[in-house]
Amino acid sequence: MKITEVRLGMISVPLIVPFKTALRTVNSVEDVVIEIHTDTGHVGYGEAPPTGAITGDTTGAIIGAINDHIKKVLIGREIDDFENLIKDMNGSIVKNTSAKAAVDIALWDLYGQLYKIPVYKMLGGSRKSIETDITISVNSPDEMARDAVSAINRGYKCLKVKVGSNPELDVARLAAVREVAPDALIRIDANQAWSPKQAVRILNQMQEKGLDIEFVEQPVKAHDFEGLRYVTQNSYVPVMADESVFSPMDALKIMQMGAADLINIKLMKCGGITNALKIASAAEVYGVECMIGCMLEAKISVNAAVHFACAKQIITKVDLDGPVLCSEDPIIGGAVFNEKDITVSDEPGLGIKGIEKIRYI
Ligand SMILES: C[C@H](N)C(=O)N[C@@H](CCC(=O)O)C(=O)O
Ligand SMILES: [Mg+2]
Repeated sequence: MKITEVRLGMISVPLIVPFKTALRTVNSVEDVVIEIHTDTGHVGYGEAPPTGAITGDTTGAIIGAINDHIKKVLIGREIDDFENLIKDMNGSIVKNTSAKAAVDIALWDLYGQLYKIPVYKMLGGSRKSIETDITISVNSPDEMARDAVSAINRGYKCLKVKVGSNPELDVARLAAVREVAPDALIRIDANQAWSPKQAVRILNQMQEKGLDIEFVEQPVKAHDFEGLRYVTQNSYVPVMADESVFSPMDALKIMQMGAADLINIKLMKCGGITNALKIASAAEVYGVECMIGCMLEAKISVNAAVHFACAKQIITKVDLDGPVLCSEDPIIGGAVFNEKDITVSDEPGLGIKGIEKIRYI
């Protein structure tokens, strides 16, 4: 199975409601998709969202990285030469983790198709279904309480509550959500908005009020590993590193420093399934549980994250709500998303059959 062509396109999917975090507000998913074609007629699919506020990757940067750097190391290559292919792809340009993730996902898809086995089974997995949380965007306490009620009515048992814009409102936000969702598992995500001391004060106030937070994601700036450790050591609430962990190297450093209790692995931060496996292995060694997360992504790349999560028991928490936040699903095949319940596909590779409404570029 030899690579003959790399085609790029765009998909545009409106969200059900605007997605708001301390870093950005988004109304629709606008992602770059990649199709890697082969001489056997098999196609591998990948996807990358332009999450400039987090990864630094814009639409133009993703397209440019693939067209100007990555494509030339792919054309004419055998999929069976998998390790070299991935190595050369990663060596063709530095950074650009979103573009690399899209390509890595499409290559894993083809590798699974070559051997006629689903990717999660190639990775040794036997878990077939996982349960995701759902994000409650940061808004006024009343609006967040309304969104929490709607999520509970749709069957979600775990809420990921965004905080951090106007931090003085954060305790009231959590109190409003907890009041309407007394039995829900509640995790919060500050998306880097707090200073270390502010984080400890707010988190401890939340615990003292009995708001019962499972963990807090990325309370302080991504680069501030010392600040993250300060929060981890001084707060009652467990701390998860998200934007601080892009690479296996970042994950190792965070774990060696004891800077966080938990790690959020996202394919778009680390460059795909290959590096996600390295982070998971390091976390297994350190006994640090991980969450599988996503950006605002549609089903192609989130489906790849599902395969990875189904294969790794160190992934004990799931935040793969990208597809259920979308008002429609233009992706044919792949995992089935039924609100919180996600079931992996047993088709070879990643099981994607095609994309509706793709705009080729
Ligand atoms: C979508 C997911 N639940 C989530 O919150 N992901 C990110 C932010 C994604 C984005 O801004 O596109 C996170 O910070 O965990
Ligand atoms: Mg986060």
